Amino acid sequence: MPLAAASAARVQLHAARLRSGVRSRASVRVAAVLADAPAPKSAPEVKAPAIDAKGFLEPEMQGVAQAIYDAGAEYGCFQLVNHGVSLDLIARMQAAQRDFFALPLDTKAQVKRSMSNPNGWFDDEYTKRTLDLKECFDFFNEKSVAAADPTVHRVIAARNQWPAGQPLFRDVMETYFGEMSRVSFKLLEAFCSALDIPLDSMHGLFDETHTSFMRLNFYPPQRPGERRMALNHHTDAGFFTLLIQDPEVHGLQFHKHGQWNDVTPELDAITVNVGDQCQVISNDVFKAPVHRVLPPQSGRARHSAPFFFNPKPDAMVQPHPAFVTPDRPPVYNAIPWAKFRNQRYAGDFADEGEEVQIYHYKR
Ligand SMILES: O=C(O)CCC(=O)C(=O)O
Ligand SMILES: [Fe+2]
Repeated sequence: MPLAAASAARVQLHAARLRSGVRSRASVRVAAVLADAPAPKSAPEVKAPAIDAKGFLEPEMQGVAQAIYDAGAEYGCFQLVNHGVSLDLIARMQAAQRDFFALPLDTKAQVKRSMSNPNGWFDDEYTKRTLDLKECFDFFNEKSVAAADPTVHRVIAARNQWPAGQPLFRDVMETYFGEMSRVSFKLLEAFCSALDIPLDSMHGLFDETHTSFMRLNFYPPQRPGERRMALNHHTDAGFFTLLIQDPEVHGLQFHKHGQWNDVTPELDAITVNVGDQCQVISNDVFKAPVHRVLPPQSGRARHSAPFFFNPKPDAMVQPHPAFVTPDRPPVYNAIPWAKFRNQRYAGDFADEGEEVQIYHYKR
């Protein structure tokens, strides 16, 4: 199909999707009251579609864009292969991650995060008002610091904390972070291409000062009698999440069709899921999936590495005009991203009541 015709067809599909009416918002509401039931021995599997990014090269990019749009709207999730990130780099990142968590506790504690700095190591995170059973290490895009006003953007104006004497760890993590940023901007391009909107219509939200951060997760094996979740149910706060899962020890589950479903990693794939801000921009056409992680039951620890692709510090996130029609007015008021992120972060430390959610911004 010639490019102009393909783009017209995509726009028609998008218009049909908008006309098909406001989709159920039940999943987010349900999530707010979901109890994290004890881990079942087995759960059905959700088949997040595998999408071959074909290296994000034209002319195939048009088809890739459509596949990403469809998967984002139907599942809120897909498994991206042929993404162009070196498999050797991913393996080195995973090895460095394992070595880091194997360090003595007091070495890790030297870079412990605090209320004022979200970067570094921690083992005391609350998700949805419940303590998770995990250790993490977070670092972020320091280019956003210069664009942040520390009085308003408290959490995103802090610095990364790297463990002393581990130059290779920092080196591989920064290289990997650069690759995740590159792929995220490609995904953003694909998102715009599927809607036939110019990429620069997103520039008020994303540029090189994006506040993305990377999280290394370590989930210890479940101990007898332990009933806590490794990571309690939640949606991711940002735009897209690019996740590398442990290929051997599984545990990620998505809530779909009224039940929990396993999301088994595809070989060499990046699991991508829609975040809250993408749901807002798409005026609820894309849905941020509710997910959680079960504690490893095989006696082995699990590792995972999500990269959260987030807007720039001063972004005001609201439904994009491409998703708004007279029949489908904006579902959300504008969300000041930095304030939302600050509030979400405050809830990581303790059960301080309900965490801020996008439905608090519903019109
Ligand atoms: O460990 C995983 O597979 C998912 C992690 C996750 O959802 C998160 O850190 O937000
Ligand atoms: Fe998550």
